[in-house]
Amino acid sequence: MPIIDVQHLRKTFVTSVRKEGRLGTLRSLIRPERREMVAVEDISFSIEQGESVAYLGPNGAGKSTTIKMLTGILEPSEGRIEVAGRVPHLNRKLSAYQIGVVFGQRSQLLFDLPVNDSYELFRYMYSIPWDRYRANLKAFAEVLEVEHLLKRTVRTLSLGQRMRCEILASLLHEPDILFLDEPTIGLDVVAKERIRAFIEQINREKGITLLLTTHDMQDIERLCQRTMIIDKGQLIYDGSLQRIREHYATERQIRVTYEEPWLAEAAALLFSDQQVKARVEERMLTLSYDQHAADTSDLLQTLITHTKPRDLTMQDENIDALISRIYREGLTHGEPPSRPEAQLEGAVR
Ligand SMILES: Nc1ncnc2c1ncn2[C@@H]1O[C@H](COP(=O)(O)OP(=O)(O)OP(=O)(O)O)[C@@H](O)[C@H]1O
Repeated sequence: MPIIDVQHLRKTFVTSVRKEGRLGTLRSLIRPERREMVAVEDISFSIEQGESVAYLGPNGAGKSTTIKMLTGILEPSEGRIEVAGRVPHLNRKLSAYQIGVVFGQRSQLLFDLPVNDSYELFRYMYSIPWDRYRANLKAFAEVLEVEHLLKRTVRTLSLGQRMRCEILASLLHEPDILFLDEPTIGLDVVAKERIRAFIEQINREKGITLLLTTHDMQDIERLCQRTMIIDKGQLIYDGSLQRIREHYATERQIRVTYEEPWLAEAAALLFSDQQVKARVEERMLTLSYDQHAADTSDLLQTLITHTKPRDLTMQDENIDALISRIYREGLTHGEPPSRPEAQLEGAVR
């Protein structure tokens, strides 16, 4: 049975539209014009216990709204949500026992108090027995390397230190599900890596289900077997990142190094009348092409038969570029994976 089950979820917000000019402002005050705004439109998915899922989408796509509904902060306008067997907004308190939440841009720790004080408050709020509280605090503080920070006032911590303390706070009550909203935002590479390693560990060792929103593709490559992409409130993809690469990465580059620059120049001439862009820099020839328009094995055959490469590497469109192209253009290129697998392994639209 899935630990998260979402069926035909919809959320609309009613906003008042302010007219331009002084007269307009006055009219808006007297008779405000209301407009319905669809933030989430008919989304369905289910997540099994222990899965690690990325929830991606451009700004304003509806990610936070979905997470707020999953955590019971917002009530859906339509549709059904079950998280760990409960409807979150109807059982907000009980649901909270099974859910941990980390917001990269908001703190759940009290800024003017020592870290430990916030943890004790959580102990009280979640009625965590003292022995479990002490054991969890000790174990997580050790792995996250925050033991020396527990007596420090939260506002004196660096962002990386605070994020490690935030993650610890979200785990003290041993939740089954962890919602992470941009957990590595603003962190340096070392701090990001530390946090990723820890999140990966709790998912693997404790079987905690992860739902992660991020704009950082490395978070996903490292942590998530499954990626869901939402755009304009609709789920447009549900499957692996690898599958996105296989189906939608169209641009590929072959980089060939030669002993001498003139050999690279000569090799470039072989591709002058094909669907391939050849660029020479010093001893390196770079061939860029659309994989649907030119055949990689033909190009390699030509290179190896007619030239003497010293070294050769191949690179597909980088995942950041690919995802931002999907945000801009949608999933338009290539055949989407078939519907029967869609829930776990393919596109949904
Ligand atoms: N309380 C609200 N009232 C009115 N509109 C809202 C409210 N909350 C969100 N929205 C609108 O709903 C849409 C989805 O917002 P949401 O915050 O879910 O996007 P997001 O995918 O999390 O974006 P980001 O990556 O920028 O955080 C946006 O157009 C937003 O302006």
